[in-house]
Amino acid sequence: MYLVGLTGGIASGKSTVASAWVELGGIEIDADQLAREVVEPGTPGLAAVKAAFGDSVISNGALDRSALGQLVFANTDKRKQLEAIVHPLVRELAAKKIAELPNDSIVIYNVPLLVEAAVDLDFDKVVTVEAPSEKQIERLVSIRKMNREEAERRVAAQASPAQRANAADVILNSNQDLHLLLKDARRLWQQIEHEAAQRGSN
Ligand SMILES: CC(C)(COP(=O)(O)OP(=O)(O)OC[C@H]1O[C@@H](n2cnc3c(N)ncnc32)[C@H](O)[C@@H]1O)[C@@H](O)C(=O)NCCC(=O)NCCS
Ligand SMILES: Nc1ncnc2c1ncn2[C@@H]1O[C@H](COP(=O)(O)OP(=O)(O)OP(=O)(O)O)[C@@H](O)[C@H]1O
Repeated sequence: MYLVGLTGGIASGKSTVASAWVELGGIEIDADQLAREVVEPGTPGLAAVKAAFGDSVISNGALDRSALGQLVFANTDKRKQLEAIVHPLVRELAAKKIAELPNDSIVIYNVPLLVEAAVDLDFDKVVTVEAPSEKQIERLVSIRKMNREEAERRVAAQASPAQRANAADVILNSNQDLHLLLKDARRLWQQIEHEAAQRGSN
């Protein structure tokens, strides 16, 4: 197995890059998706979140993500408290899902908080997708319809581009047209495939 860690700030373009790589044969595991699975109705994860944050973050037996987001992105202690519940569950589920994949796969672990959550999987390559924070905020406001203040808080809750660059082998520039980002991503995929094939033949 060849394991790529794919990170980047919020709305930097990670999922766009991951989708392009899936079209080229990669298998994606999305940490945001896992973070949803571990707090689905009836899970121990949801029970722990309810015990920590109370009924105001539960609606009809499910997590009220918007209410919890308002709480945790306005208060660092609360965010850390949530992460202490969710991150170990995500870590465990990610390891399990990766272990279940065929050995000849090229796996893309799309993990926004690779640096913040000190994700220590045995990556063959770590890639970060980077755009200036102003662009991230613009995309969150215009495409995701987030209010500006909330968008700024999310960006501020994350590691800096320098910290991510420090953890990465490759930086993909998302401060350029989408088609140029995709062109760079496809070129990088060729290199990844080449490295995976070389390793497979050793
Ligand atoms: C607070 C929650 C309920 C808000 O849900 P919401 O549906 O609005 O956002 P969603 O989960 O789709 O996340 C969107 C983006 O927000 C950013 N983000 C999410 N959690 C965090 C965090 N703890 N710190 C910094 N950025 C975060 C990431 O860039 C992510 O891609 C949710 O984000 C959550 O449970 N966060 C804690 C778990 C976590 O750290 N997830 C990130 C990947 S493991
Ligand atoms: N280089 C770019 N130029 C213009 N728009 C872009 C670029 N990269 C991404 N986008 C757009 O920005 C939005 C966010 O991109 P995407 O969902 O890929 O980001 P993400 O990093 O996966 O976000 P999140 O952390 O929230 O999961 C999408 O609508 C996407 O089409």
